[in-house]
Amino acid sequence: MTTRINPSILAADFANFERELGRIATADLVHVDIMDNHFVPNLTFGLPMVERLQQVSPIPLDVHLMIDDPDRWAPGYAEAGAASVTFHAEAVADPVGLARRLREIGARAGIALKPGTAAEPYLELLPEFDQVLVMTVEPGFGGQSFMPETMPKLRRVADAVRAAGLDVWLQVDGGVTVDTIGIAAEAGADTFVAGSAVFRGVPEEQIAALRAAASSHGHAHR
Ligand SMILES: O=C(CO)[C@@H](O)[C@H](O)COP(=O)(O)O
Repeated sequence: MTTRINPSILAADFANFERELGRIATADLVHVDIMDNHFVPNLTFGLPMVERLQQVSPIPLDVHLMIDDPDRWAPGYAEAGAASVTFHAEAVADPVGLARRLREIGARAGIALKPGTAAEPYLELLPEFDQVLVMTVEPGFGGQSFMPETMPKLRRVADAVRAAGLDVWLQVDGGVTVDTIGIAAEAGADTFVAGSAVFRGVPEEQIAALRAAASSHGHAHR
């Protein structure tokens, strides 16, 4: 199983993003949280910032849209060169239509599920996506505690991906630390977003520790 560690720059120093990106160059992708203060009660930044991050980042961008109306905004992030653009299932009427637009532009298409959102309506749509993000906290803020009650859902998505023989990355986001990453890896996750756990310490060391902890617990079947 391939393990991907995607640090979330929500936990980075907002006054020094270029320097912060340099500190996480050993990670796989940088997770970029876009919050609009409507879909979630917090506000970060938008497309102009992501266009600049794309220009200076040593690793690809993994954009997570926590916004209303992703139909309007998501294609712009793909056009800016983000490797992946993930929108929330709860915010769209036609997830397949938006995923196809993102793929046409050249981005990997991702769908995110809040902790209370069931996976079942989306399992038959899995071939339309490159990644599924199972939120392990309520979206909106860093530094929250991992919700182990989301693991049965992650397992059901992992089982469906395996049964269909798909190459869909399974991402978890929220409260991921060296103590919790193994729980998610065992349930089938292969892509781990971590904000506080990476930036509170020495990022390169934290990334290596997370990678080792995930790999030692990885799902045997994937
Ligand atoms: O999307 C979000 C929060 O909504 C995350 O990406 C957080 O940034 C994760 O932060 P930690 O829980 O790892 O501190």
